Amino acid sequence: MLYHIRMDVNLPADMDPEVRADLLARERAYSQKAQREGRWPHLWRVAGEFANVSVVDVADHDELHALLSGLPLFAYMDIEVTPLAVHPNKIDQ
Ligand SMILES: O=C(O)C[C@H]1C=CC(=O)O1
Repeated sequence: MLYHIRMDVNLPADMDPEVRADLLARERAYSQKAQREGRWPHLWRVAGEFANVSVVDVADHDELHALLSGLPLFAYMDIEVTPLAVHPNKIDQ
């Protein structure tokens, strides 16, 4: 099942730089593992923002919640989820 996700990252300006660097490194590793597993086929930076738009491919809502809530940056993100369905006019279905 496909979901469009928008993630807006809000890290505290006064966050310890070492804590920030560790968080970002763990986030990178976590999301790249999900990408390599085929569960995160699209990850795009929103130009000019500390935000991304993604498409994730998971079995159900529970797996989606597990994927998103497992993100090291989860506590510092506003996340908007939009479930996606097949469009009747899409070619090559
Ligand atoms: O930088 C971001 O957009 C936040 C986070 C979400 C996935 C990832 O690799 O980083």
